[in-house]
Amino acid sequence: MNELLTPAEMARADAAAGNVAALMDAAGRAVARAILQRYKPCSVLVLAGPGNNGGDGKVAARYLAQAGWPVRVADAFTATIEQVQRAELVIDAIFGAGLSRDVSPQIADLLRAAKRIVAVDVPSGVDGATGQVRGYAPQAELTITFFRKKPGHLLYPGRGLCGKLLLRDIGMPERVLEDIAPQAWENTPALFTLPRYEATSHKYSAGDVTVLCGELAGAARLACAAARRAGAGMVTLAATTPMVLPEAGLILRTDPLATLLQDARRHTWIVGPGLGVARAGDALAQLIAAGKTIVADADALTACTGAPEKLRGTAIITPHTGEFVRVFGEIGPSKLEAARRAAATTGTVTILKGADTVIAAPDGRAAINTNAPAYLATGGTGDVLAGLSAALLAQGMPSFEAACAAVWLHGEAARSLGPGLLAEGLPAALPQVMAALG
Ligand SMILES: NC(=O)C1=CN([C@@H]2O[C@H](COP(=O)(O)OP(=O)(O)OC[C@H]3O[C@@H](n4cnc5c(N)ncnc54)[C@H](OP(=O)(O)O)[C@@H]3O)[C@@H](O)[C@H]2O)[C@@H](O)CC1
Ligand SMILES: [K+]
Repeated sequence: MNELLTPAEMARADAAAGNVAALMDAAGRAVARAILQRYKPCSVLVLAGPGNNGGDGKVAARYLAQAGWPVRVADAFTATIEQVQRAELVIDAIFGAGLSRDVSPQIADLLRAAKRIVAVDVPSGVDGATGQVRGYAPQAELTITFFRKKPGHLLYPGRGLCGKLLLRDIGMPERVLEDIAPQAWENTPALFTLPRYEATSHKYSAGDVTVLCGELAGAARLACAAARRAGAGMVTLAATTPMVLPEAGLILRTDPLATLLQDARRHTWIVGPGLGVARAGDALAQLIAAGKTIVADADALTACTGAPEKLRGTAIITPHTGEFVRVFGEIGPSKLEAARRAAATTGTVTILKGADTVIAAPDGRAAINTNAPAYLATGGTGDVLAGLSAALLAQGMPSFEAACAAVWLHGEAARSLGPGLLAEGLPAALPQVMAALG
């Protein structure tokens, strides 16, 4: 159920299912039911567009009228601002999956005049594939979509404009997905299985992670703490100078990188956080040459400015928007496609971070994350994500699954802490979150 369908894929699903009238009836009824459950009776205006989205709106009007509500239907191309202003609630059934160009200023003015909006499928103007606004899109309180969510429901700004999103079954047969074979999902635990502790596990088999540490040790130590909590049996902080570590179980090594690389048990590495750009670039090249399993973040990404090929050979990269643009250029209209392109170019699983983090694999699979609270955007949380990713890789998870799990656990740990969380609090919240997954 967590597959995402682009509007083009949804159109294929429609065509394969046939029976548009029955689907439209179910869609309109779902919209009416959602409104009846959430709103007190009020005057409703349905703004109906020229396609099936408008058709859904007309069906919803019929069901609301049957329930005794005062409902009018207006053609979106001839409706007046006054009509819209008179309605207490507007059902936006102008454009859905068939949006093919920017919304005109006349339609934008109508939507702006609405007091409260419930959107059918998507707020008109939101591109279902990308979440971008084409010309204009209104802020809905509630959006009802059908069969499967679309990427535009989960990617900003579309995600914010939907208000509360409801997904409703309209009787579309599941078999239509066989041909479409969707390659994008909402990131949920359905996408991964966490490593199991075996009775015969020892500290190396449970995962060995080495974190390169620069002058600013805080970032690397956060990554270490997260890696340890996420189940890595051996975590080493590889520093250039001796330092006092209050963490009893963390191992400090000050040997040169070349010496550490000779130890075959050190297969998983984090390179970048707090390392300094020059050292990160140099270390990244050495780790790749040594065939290690690598999570590259922060300064290691900046070291690849304009040179994404230098990341070939890494397992997971975790750029935020600024780092991504430095390495790969502008994101463009689709964050989903940008992450996929980066993954295909570098052959590495790409976690493009943000409020709507996208995880993309080189083979085209992609997931959009939805559980991260806004208060996760604070210093050091990226280092924790790198540590989580490395620990899961070290325990043998495939890169895409490890990345999806790391991002999901990160969001869940943040939610469990609530507003005011500090990055250093996240690792300690992980055991409970992992235990809840069973
Ligand atoms: N998927 C499902 O399971 C089901 C889906 N259902 C529903 O169907 C909806 C998709 O229906 P749809 O394909 O008819 O497209 P829809 O969005 O109504 O609009 C197309 C029309 O708008 C026009 N147009 C586009 N942009 C424009 C612009 N900026 N300014 C002006 N005009 C513009 C466009 O013109 P054209 O591009 O052809 O020139 C065309 O005439 C979907 O969102 C869902 O609500 C349910 O009924 C049942 C099951
Ligand atoms: K709409």
